[in-house]
Amino acid sequence: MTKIERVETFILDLPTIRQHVLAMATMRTQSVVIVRITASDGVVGWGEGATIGGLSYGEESVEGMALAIDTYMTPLLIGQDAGRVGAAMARIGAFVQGNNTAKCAVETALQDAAARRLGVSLAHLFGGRVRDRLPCAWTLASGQSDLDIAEAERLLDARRHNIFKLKIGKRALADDIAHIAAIKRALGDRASIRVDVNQAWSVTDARRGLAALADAGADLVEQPVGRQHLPALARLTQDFPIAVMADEILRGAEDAFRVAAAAGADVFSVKLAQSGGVGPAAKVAAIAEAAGIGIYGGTMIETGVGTAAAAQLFATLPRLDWGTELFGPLLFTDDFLATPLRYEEFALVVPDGPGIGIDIDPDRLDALRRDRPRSLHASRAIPQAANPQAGE
Ligand SMILES: O=C(O)C[C@H]1C=CC(=O)O1
Ligand SMILES: [Mn+2]
Repeated sequence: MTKIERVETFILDLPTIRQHVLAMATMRTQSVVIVRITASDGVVGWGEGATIGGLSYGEESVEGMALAIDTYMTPLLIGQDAGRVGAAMARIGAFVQGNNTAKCAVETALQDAAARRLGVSLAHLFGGRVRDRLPCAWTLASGQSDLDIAEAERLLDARRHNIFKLKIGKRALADDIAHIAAIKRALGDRASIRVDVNQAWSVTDARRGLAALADAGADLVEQPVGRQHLPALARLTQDFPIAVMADEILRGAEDAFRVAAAAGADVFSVKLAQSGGVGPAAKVAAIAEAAGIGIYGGTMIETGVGTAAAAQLFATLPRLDWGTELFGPLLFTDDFLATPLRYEEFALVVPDGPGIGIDIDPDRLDALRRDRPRSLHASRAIPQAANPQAGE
């Protein structure tokens, strides 16, 4: 039997190319946990756990994920059969509640190693690709309409993105609507405009907001109200012509079933991090498909590791009506893949090769590690948790 021998976690801090303004946080750095699992045959698998804005997006932080993995999951994994990913994750599930993003990082690394051992892609293990390219949205979130329009024009000209997601919910409703209308007016039919409220609106705001968004020409609104308000989400889905997408409310298959049974959304944002890994995300997608709910390949703004893993799964989904937003690596000033992921013709090219399809440059990974001596970081690493201005 090939055994799991070693599980390592690395917290990385990656500066972003510009500030990324969301309802609940302003990102200038993205922090992630990278997991490396080594098996007794020497095969190595990689996984990633990412969240946004420290603890402001969800209940897991990168520091907490590293602790959960090192202290609670690793002892359950060492010595287990490296080829039995489902059994290893069931063992973790029996002793660790929640912590889906930490579980995602571990599960992805196990899946990657299992596929590499067989010399096949992860997509192959999930039934094989139905497409080689994934339509890829970009998020406009500079905080200013004129800068967002200029950025969108550049990306359209470069044929890199023609789907734009706008982050709103931080400003007054009327200001947000004016911002969206200005961007839609400038871009017209050349782009699909979608918005993400990240749970910021009250139900009353949402009723006014959805009507105005539909008038402004937006195609979709993501998680307009809090994740605890399923009945409200369902009413919004039924009452307004704009598509409503579920995001934060979905933490795995049980939530997906609950939302589908309540007709609570038109579209699911399928995320590996929120679901708990590649296998659990595939179940969320299967529930959407069975319920006639549209599918969108979501991100937690991951590096090339999490992005490649998601690309492998999304490439296998027969219906991917709303495309993906796997732009994560493009928002960072640095990456640590030996060969960067390719974006062309408004799409991410699904990487070839075994496992998740990428190779790591160990020196560049080391240079981004939070636990490197400060002098090696120069001035760039500002951990979210130590940056009190992050939420302003
Ligand atoms: O969907 C989210 O809420 C998280 C994320 C995905 C893209 C982006 O800009 O933020
Ligand atoms: Mn979202």
